[in-house]
Amino acid sequence: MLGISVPASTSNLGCGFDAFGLALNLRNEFLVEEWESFRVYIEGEGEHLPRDENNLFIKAYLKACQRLRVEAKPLKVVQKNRVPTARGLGSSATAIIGGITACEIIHGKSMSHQEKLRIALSLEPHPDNLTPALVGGFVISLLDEDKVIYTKLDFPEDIKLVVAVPDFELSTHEARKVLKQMVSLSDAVGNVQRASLMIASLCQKRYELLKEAVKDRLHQPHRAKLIPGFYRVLERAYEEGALAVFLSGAGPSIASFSTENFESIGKAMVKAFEEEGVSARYLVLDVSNEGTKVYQSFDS
Ligand SMILES: Nc1ncnc2c1ncn2[C@@H]1O[C@H](COP(=O)(O)OP(=O)(O)O)[C@@H](O)[C@H]1O
Ligand SMILES: N[C@@H](CCOP(=O)(O)O)C(=O)O
Repeated sequence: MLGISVPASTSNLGCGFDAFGLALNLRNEFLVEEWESFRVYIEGEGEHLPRDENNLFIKAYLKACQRLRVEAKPLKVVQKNRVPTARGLGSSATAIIGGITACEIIHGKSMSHQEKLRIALSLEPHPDNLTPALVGGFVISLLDEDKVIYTKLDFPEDIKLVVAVPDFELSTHEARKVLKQMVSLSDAVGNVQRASLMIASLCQKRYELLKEAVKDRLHQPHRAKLIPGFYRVLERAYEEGALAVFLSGAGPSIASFSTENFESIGKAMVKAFEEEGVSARYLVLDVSNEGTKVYQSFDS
């Protein structure tokens, strides 16, 4: 079978709403072969996901076939899902980029990153998860009409991400509904200043600036009410020595940057969630510089 490996991502990083994204070394694998009808088998995360054409991977595959004007060949897809679904870790981006890549390979049609992103954006209208899922690494993206302008920056190798993943789903769609369509000039300026500071602190390894840089006024204050214990989790992670703590994507996971104390930070974050009656687990992850990879798989 054809194997497609797509990384999870954490986006926004607090102050970089809809712009910053980091690919992580946690990957969904999609094994694909031509079949008589569409069939999806799921292993690992996302037991509840659709097994037919309503599965987002298949929707993205069909969308790409339509855009390329090729007749879609039905597929058997085995999803080996490691990325928790609807938790702010870009699982939907893995399915979208995976499905588009399947179309490219199965039909022997090569597409540029820009073409793939344009198709992907019709299914998820913000580029900050899609770009790192495709190209890997630390990516800053913006949308200009339907074109994604992006660049990849080196991410410091000594920073790991400790991510607390609570046991409930929050769809990005729902978490965007609580955002304000109009924001004040001071809030907008506050985020521009801090996003710039975050890039500078990472590039210059001025890690003492990250705690201030990560603060955000555009999305976290509104989303916090959807996540029991949000501020408690932040506080506990800082007490254990985290450099910066922020909502991962649209949540409900909470991620932190740190160079040490990974296990104690993770345990403290989980305990803080549990004190609010929410069970949770934690993951210690690195940034993955590799985006989507295609390989020959002998599994099925
Ligand atoms: N591995 C997957 N395969 C197919 N569809 C998926 C997969 N992961 C997520 N999805 C779809 O994406 C939805 C979650 O997307 P979203 O709310 O953006 O959260 P996330 O932060 O996980 O990307 C799921 O409810 C499901 O419809
Ligand atoms: N910038 C988006 C990112 C959503 O990421 P996800 O991993 O939660 O899908 C947002 O904040 O809405």
